[in-house]
This record gives sequence, structure tokens and C-alpha cells, in this order.
Amino acid sequence: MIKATKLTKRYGDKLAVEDLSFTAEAGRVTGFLGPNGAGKSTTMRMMLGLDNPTSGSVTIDGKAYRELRDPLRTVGGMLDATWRHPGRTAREHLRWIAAFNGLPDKRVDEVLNLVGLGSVAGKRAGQFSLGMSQRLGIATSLLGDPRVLLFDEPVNGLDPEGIVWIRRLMHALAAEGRTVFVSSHLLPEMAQTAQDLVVIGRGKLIYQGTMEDFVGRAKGLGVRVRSPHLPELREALTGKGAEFREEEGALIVSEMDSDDIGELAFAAGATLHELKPLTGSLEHAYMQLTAEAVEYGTGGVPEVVR
Ligand SMILES: Nc1ncnc2c1ncn2[C@@H]1O[C@H](COP(=O)(O)OP(=O)(O)OP(=O)(O)O)[C@@H](O)[C@H]1O
Repeated sequence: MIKATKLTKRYGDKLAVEDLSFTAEAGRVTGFLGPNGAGKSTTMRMMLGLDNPTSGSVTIDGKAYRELRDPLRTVGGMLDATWRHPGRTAREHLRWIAAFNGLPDKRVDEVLNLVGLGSVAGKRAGQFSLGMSQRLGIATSLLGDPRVLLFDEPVNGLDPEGIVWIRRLMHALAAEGRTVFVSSHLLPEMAQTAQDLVVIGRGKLIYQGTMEDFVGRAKGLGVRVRSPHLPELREALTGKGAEFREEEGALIVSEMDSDDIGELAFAAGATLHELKPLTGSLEHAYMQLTAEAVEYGTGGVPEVVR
């Protein structure tokens, strides 16, 4: 488990992270979201002891990184996939880290095979594509077989096959009871990967909870209604003062829930062929709930409807 308590980081007069408290649970994939400059990387650096909090704390299984007796066996992180010695082969790179941390050599080939780099283990890491570098970064984070894993933008620049591979890996790691904490800007991908979310904006917590609850919090997009008795339905809705528009032979009714629409249709003698609340996507909810917190915004928040 990861636990941040009133975590604060100040750079000069810039508060990068402010009074941030959240938990990421074992056995779950927790997505870490926020607009550019929200403080995600700063928070993750503090988790791995690469930066010190100005105040507050963040602990991994109850201990700050510096207090961990065996850090690589407790937490693995990939914050920058391009970090490696370009002249070393993938195997040499991992052996060097394993030796430095007292991990057995055989673990190197295990993780290389696990991430699908077994056949290129002898190739210089400097010649690796972005996707191979991401896999090598993930192999590094898995070396100590840690209970907690942190990934900062792991799918950046990957092809669809690589993205699906990383998603499956994260699900498998969480299913083994590990804590998986991952940041990404790719919201449709995050929607398929994370079960829980921590959302921040301008260094502060906006949301912590399940993905489902977050998406449900966004203002609804209306209810789609199809009926062979559209004129009767239109008249009943107009009589109720309901707002609606027509789209591809269906009515999209706003500000009225599906129960009330169903009752109204029944009373008007209109048979319904479809009555479907249009739930938003993660993208829709995210745009709505973080609109205020965009540090480097483009000015307008586009309507995203899926
Ligand atoms: N070493 C530093 N010195 C000064 N300011 C910093 C430093 N590191 C980060 N910041 C500032 O702190 C804020 C948070 O930055 P951070 O990189 O953590 O955000 P982020 O959410 O990871 O953004 P992105 O999604 O763009 O990577 C930004 O305003 C950034 O300019």
C-alpha cells in the first residue's frame, strides 16, 4: 500500500504539491491523473526517495523510502524509461543493478523473459526502440519482485500492441496482490487499466476513489429514448417542460432521469424501444472535474461525448 499524508513540496515560491493525502491499495491498479504541471512526477519522485517532501510524508507499506531495509525488493519504479547506459546490453544493464542491490543473477533472465526481451538480451540498450526501452524499464522495476510498483507514463509512445501488453501486465501484477500505481495522459487507456483513481490539480487532491464513482460524478449527458410513438412522446415531454433534442431518430432528453421518462411515456401511451442514460467516459468526467485546475490550459474545454 502507498499512503501519502499531507504531502507538500515547495520549489522556491512554487508549491508543486500541497497538502496531498491519499492511499493506493494492494491488489488494485490505481491511476494517477492530473493536468500538465499538476505535480504527478514530483509526487512519484518523493515516493521513490528521489526528492524530499517539504512537509508531510509518503510511505510504502508503512515506511518512508529511506527507511526501507531492502528498497528494490519493496518497491519498483519506472519514472524515466530512457534511463540506461547506451553502451551496455540489456542483460548487462540489469546485472549491474542486480549486483548493486544484492539480487541473484538468474533473476535478470527471468525478468527479461517476463517482459519479452529474452531474445534481445545481448543487444545494446542504446539501439533499443522506445517500446523496447519501456519494456527494459519495466524489467528493471520488477527485478526485486516488489510488492509495490510505480509507473510514470508507461505507455507513452507505444504502439497498440505494446499498450495492450502493458495493460495486461498491470492487471496481472495487481491480481497477484501487488499495489500498482500508474500515471498516464491517455484517458481511454486509463479507463481500461485502472480500478481506482487519484486525481490532482495544481498540486492538490481533486478526487480519490473508484473509477466507476469518478465517471458517475460527472454531470449526465442525458437519456436517449427511441419510440415508434415519437409525436406522443414529444408532446408529453413538451407538456412537462422537459428539454430534449433529436438525434438519428431518437430523442436525447436532458435534466430528467430515465424513471421519470419511462413513467411519462407510459402515461402518454408511447411504447419505448430504448431508454438509455448516456453515461460519460473517463475523458468526459476528467474534463469536467479538472477544468478549474488546468495550469497550462488552452482556454476552452471542449465537449467530449462518447
Ligand atoms: N526541480 C524543480 N524546480 C522547480 N520547479 C519544479 C521542479 N520540478 C517540478 N517543478 C514545478 O512543479 C510543478 C509540478 O511539476 P510536475 O513535473 O510534478 O508535474 P506533472 O504533473 O508531472 O506534469 P506533467 O504531466 O507535465 O509531467 C510544475 O509547475 C513544475 O514546473
